[in-house]
Formats: sequence, C-alpha cells, structure tokens
Amino acid sequence: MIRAHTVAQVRAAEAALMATLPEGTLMQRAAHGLAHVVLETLGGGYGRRVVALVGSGDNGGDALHAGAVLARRGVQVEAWLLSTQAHAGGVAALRAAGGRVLPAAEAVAAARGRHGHGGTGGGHWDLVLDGIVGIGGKPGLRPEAVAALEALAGVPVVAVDVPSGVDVDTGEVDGPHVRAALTVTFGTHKPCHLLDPAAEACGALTLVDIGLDLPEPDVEALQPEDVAALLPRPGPQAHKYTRGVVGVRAGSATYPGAGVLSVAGAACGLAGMVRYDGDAAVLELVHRGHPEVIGPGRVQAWVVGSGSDTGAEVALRASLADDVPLVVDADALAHADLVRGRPAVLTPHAGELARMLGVPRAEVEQRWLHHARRAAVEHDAVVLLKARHTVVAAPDGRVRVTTTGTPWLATAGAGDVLGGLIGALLAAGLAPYDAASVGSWLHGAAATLASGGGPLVAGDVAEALGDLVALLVAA
Ligand SMILES: NC(=O)C1=CN([C@@H]2O[C@H](COP(=O)(O)OP(=O)(O)OC[C@H]3O[C@@H](n4cnc5c(N)ncnc54)[C@H](O)[C@@H]3O)[C@@H](O)[C@H]2O)[C@@H](O)CC1
Ligand SMILES: [K+]
Repeated sequence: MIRAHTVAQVRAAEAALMATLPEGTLMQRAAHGLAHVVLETLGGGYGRRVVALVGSGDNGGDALHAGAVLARRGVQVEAWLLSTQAHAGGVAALRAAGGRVLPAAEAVAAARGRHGHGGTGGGHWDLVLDGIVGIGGKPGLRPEAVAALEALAGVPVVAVDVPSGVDVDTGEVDGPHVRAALTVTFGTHKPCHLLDPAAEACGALTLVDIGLDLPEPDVEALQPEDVAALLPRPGPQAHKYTRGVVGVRAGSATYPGAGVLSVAGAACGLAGMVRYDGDAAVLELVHRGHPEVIGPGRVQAWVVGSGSDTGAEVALRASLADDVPLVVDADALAHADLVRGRPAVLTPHAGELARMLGVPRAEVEQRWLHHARRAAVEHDAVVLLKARHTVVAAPDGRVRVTTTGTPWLATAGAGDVLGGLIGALLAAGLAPYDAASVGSWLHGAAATLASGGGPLVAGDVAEALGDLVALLVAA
C-alpha cells in the first residue's frame, strides 16, 4: 500500500522522532537518501553537473546537504539561493565539499548573459534539484523561482520531497509549480504524490525511509499485493451461488452497447453468475458474447444506469427494492438521492459529479479530493470519481486513489466495463469501498495489459481481466 500523510501528520511524527535523536539526524537521512537516488539517476558521480535551487527552509537544507554528498562523489554542484535565509549548515556543508554557492539572481543573470533572455543556459546541467519549498511551502512560486526554472528549461528536475508550488495536502495547483521527472520524498508519501493535478507534476516517485512512526494515512493507493489480498477467490467447496450473483440493469434499445459492456465487466469471472434484466434485444446481443448470462432473479448486487436512458429511475427503484449493494452509474446518478445510506458505489465522472453537487465541472477538476469527499458525505455512499487518477471516497473520510491505467483507457464504454466489474466484486462479498477501489485498480491494470502501449477499446479491457487476475493470484 502507498500511504500518504498530511503535512500536519508528518510534522507530528517528525517532532516525536526528532525529540529522540541528535539534531540534524533526520535531515542527514533525507539528504543521503536523496543523493543516493540522484547518483543512481545520473549513473555515477564524477563529471556530472547538478544545480540545486534552494529556498529558505529545510527543503533547501536537504538539497544543500545532498549537494554536499554529491560534490564529495565528484559531481560539480552549484546551489542557486533564492533567499538570503538559506539553511546555514547546508550552505557550509556544500562549500566545504567543494560546491559553489551563489545568489539565484546572479546565476540567472549570468545564464541570460550567455544565452539571452528566456535562457537556454540549461544545456550545461545534467539535473536540477528542486529544493525551493517542501511541506512548508504555500502553493505557487515566487518570480525569482520562476526565473531560475526558466533559465534551466529543458533540464530534468528531481523534486526534493514535493514538486515546489503544489498544494501538498490536496494535490491542487494554483499558479506556477515545478514539473519533475522524479520526486524523492521522505518518511511517507504526501497526498499530492497521488492526487492530480499535482501527481502528474511529480513524475516517478521514490520514498526514502527516515524512520517515522506514522498514524493511519489520509489517502492511500492500492498496490498489486493489496489487490491480490482483497480479491475474492473460490474456496474448494464453492458453487456459483456462494460466489455471488451479479445483476445488470443497463443498456436500452437506444444504447444497447452499454448493456453488453456492463455485462462484459460483470462476467469477469470474479462472481459466480451474471443476470441481465432489461431490453430483450439487448439480452440477445449479450448472449452472443456471453451465453452463460441468464435473465432476472435473485442477485447479491445490482449494476444500474449505464445507457438506461429514461428507464434509469425505474431500474434504480427496482434494484433498491432488493436489499443488496449496488453500483449506480451514468443515467442513474441523476437519482442518486434515492440511494443515500444504502451500501452503494456511485461512479460519476467529473461532469456527472458536478451535476450531482451543483458546481461547475471545472471546479471538480481543480479539486478532485475535496469534491469526491464532499459527494461521499452528502450521498452517504462510496463515490468513485473517474479520472486519470480515480478517487474513491467513503463517507467516513477514507480515500483511495487509483494509479493504474493508461491514457488509451479514455475510450467509449470503458466506464460500463468498470461498473460491471465493481458489481461482480460487490456480489462476491467485498464491501463497497474495497469493491470500488479494487475494481478501479483492476480496470486500469487490465487496460495497461490490453493496450501493450497501443490503442484499445472497452471490450479489450474486459477481456484482459481474466489474465490479469491469473497473474495476481499466481504472484
Ligand atoms: N525537519 C526535519 O528534520 C526534516 C525536514 N525535512 C525537509 O524539510 C522540509 C520542510 O521544511 P520547512 O518546514 O523548513 O519548510 P519548507 O522548506 O518547505 O519551506 C518553508 C519556507 O519557505 C518559505 N515559503 C513558503 N511558501 C513559499 C513559496 N511559495 N515560495 C517561496 N518560499 C516560500 C517560507 O517562508 C519558509 O521559510 C520538508 O519538505 C523536507 O524536505 C526532511 O529533511 C526530513 C527531516
Ligand atoms: K521541493
């Protein structure tokens, strides 16, 4: 599991640990870990050239101390100070190790002198260390930092702890921020490493352990071993009913494909049986790919709403009449109020969630975490907000972010497959929060498997699920 803690949680854990250790120990752990990752990234030390952008706080201190370690390994290190307040011990350590320290304004002016305004002076450097601000930073960057980054445009950036300028606790961005190729973080992940748009600015992630003792995380992301542990598996005595029956009320004469694809997701094999309750012509289409699907009857979970058109409300009310958990998607989301307090997973995309909450879509896309959490509380149900990094929020505040997937998954019908898959997991006995987050993880991973780096259609995702589950179960 990737566990992400808020700034306040990290500060508390750091304070508790620091009280037991000699001063500076944690920064040394962080700086050595960071330097080690940088040396690996550079493929060695001697002859490499690294510039550190250094702000006024301990994040700059980390960059300076890491710079000192790098300088001792033969790296040519220059620190550009963005403030007169730079970490004194770090400055002294870097100087003592042979690094150069100068005000950023002077370095930027020199780069501009050599290469003109807007600067292509970056060509000299192999890597930029972003020690502008860490968890103590306010969102956005000051003009001096923006100018320094411009002067170094094109050089890969390694962010120290977080990409400077992003909101650490929410992943929101407001104004300029660093875009890193790699982020090296300390002690634990922070929400901005998982939540877009900040997560996109992190690049790859590496965690350096500094020995923090941490509470329950604010946000987490399932990893393959977590998904494998949560996957429902048939026991030796299993039969189709004990494995769960999932019912699908999706698709209509107008949108038959939604029914076919919802069933394709539900028929992933993780439940024992799939029932279809809807348009007879759609059932005929369903039978071409899935002859095992049967008509209405008792189920352990319902999937409702995709392509249901004007029949969504009737389908939802009929499903609620059975006291079983349900997936509420697409057209049925307009009637999500009916579901309040029932075991359910609501699966909106940003536009649908915006309508549910009565806010502009752009606001949802700026503040994914906030809106997913708010919707989960207001609807008293698990909300799965579909996006590049899907956010699954429970009414009690728990949040899981999905980091699997590929941009090729942005394709028609992919959401129908996801709804069916989550329905199968509910029918198999997973709680709504687990079913939603495991389903979303599997959906993204199956897309990556099916894509192989190229385009795909929704049916390919459903087809890849079997192979994916086999890989997880075997691992
Ligand atoms: N305290 C410790 O022992 C440890 C701290 N660590 C490092 O310390 C960092 C936190 O350090 P700090 O609490 O000193 O805070 P930061 O270094 O994150 O930044 C705070 C400083 O930046 C200024 N500032 C805030 N927003 C700004 C902005 N948008 N632009 C420019 N300047 C801005 C503030 O005036 C303040 O001086 C962590 O992210 C991590 O890198 C790690 O070394 C682990 C151990
Ligand atoms: K930083």
